[in-house]
Amino acid sequence: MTKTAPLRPSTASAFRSGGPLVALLREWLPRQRWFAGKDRPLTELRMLSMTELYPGCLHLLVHAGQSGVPTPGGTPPAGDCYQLLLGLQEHLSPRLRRALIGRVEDGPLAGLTVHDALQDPRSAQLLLERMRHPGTLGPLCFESDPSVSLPAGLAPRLLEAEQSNTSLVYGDAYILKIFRRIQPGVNPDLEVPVALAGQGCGRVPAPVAWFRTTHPQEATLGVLQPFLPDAADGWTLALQALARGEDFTSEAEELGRATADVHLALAAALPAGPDAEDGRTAAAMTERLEAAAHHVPALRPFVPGLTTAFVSLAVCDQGPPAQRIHGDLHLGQVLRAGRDWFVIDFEGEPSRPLAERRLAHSPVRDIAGMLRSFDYAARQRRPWRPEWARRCREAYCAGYAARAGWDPRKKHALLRAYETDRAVYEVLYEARNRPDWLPVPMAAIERLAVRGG
Ligand SMILES: Nc1ncnc2c1ncn2[C@@H]1O[C@H](COP(=O)(O)OP(=O)(O)O)[C@@H](O)[C@H]1O
Ligand SMILES: O=P(O)(O)O[C@H]1O[C@H](CO)[C@@H](O[C@H]2O[C@H](CO)[C@@H](O)[C@H](O)[C@H]2O)[C@H](O)[C@H]1O
Repeated sequence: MTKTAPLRPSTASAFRSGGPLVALLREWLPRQRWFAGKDRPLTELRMLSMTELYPGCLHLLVHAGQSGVPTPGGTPPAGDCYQLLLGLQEHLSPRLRRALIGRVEDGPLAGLTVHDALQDPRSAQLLLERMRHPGTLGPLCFESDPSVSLPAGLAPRLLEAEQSNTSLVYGDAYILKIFRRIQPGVNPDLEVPVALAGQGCGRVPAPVAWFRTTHPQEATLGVLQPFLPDAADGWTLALQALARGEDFTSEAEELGRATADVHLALAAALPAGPDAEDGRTAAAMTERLEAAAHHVPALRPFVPGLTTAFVSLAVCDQGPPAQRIHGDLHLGQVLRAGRDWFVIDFEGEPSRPLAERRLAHSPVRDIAGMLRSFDYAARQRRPWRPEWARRCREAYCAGYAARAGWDPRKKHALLRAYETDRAVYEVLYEARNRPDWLPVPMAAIERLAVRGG
């Protein structure tokens, strides 16, 4: 059912299924970087909610129906919900050419051009204005930290990074992340930083304002946080160090400390709740491996070797208790500002259901994610630098141990199983999103299957 508020009837009718605007969006949506279902055809586009944010700018939630072939991992979702902000104008300014979605050819809006409003500085400014004034608009609720007063008139710029979502930076003071693929429930990228701020954890920028929808279901739509203007992300810094032949161990050690700080604060801030894998971690890892091998034939010869890592997990010490974790920790998710590391993007692995990402997991999952990331970095240059990655791994684990009180290096079987599981995830991620990168996780798969670590 479509929720319309407040909207002229002519606009609403133009969005009916099969209408000319829907036809434009069907062409445009699958081409966006953040469109998650690129490997399956779009079978349907349906409006779930539509709100006029201000004249000429519509907020939409659309259902993108997709068909998919069932695999041993289950049947893929029948589609996803996406958040769109559309501008409607009679004449699109030439500087917005890149934002153009199309021109409506017939119906009540014939002659109007439609564009991605998030690429329009004027719309971005009005959106911040909206966030400065908490309240509701149709199904949309704008909320903020009452102790923070947001300044008016900050100049917006769109972040050009390759992203799963869309981010706008305002006056180098704040960054607004607008989630594109919307799943029901509180997004952990709001929930976790708010909880960590409550614990006084300074490693994560604390949200100052956010907006959500109540229709068709409760869901987080966007989060505004302080922007760290002079920060560089860990991936860029690691590649720089490699290019200059520099050591990265003191950064890696500090990063290990930062990870442990965040884990300790998370354990204190959020109740662990049920364990995502409910005592069947090895079985769940084996199922993920089988599902990935179904999609990526190159994995198949390694399945027996990799499975031994999961079998050993079933009989080894289970390690630290499950708790809320980051869920997709890698060098691109950490920012260094001055001498400090900050952690961002608590959404977890984008392909997992949001409800599952909010359950408790072993903190070793995050550690393994970062260890894999050192390997990714070391493989960006030829000849590749396994020694560089090995030293970073050692230093990272040493830093983690110094803060957390237990040493990941002493949990060899556990680490091997989680690294294997992460490498399997990466194989699937790269096969779907960046096939040219597939050799990077495949090299790790070979090492883990043949040599066991
Ligand atoms: N608080 C921040 N300060 C500075 N830069 C940030 C901040 N948050 C995010 N960024 C930048 O935005 C990029 C994308 O943010 P991220 O949360 O990872 O988005 P996505 O989920 O879309 O990948 C990061 O790689 C980083 O460069
Ligand atoms: O940052 P996202 O939440 O979008 O994470 C996804 O994309 C990442 C790539 O952008 C991907 O990370 C993989 O590649 C990184 C280098 O680009 C590397 O540092 C990571 O270790 C590696 O996993 C991530 O897996 C995916 O979820």
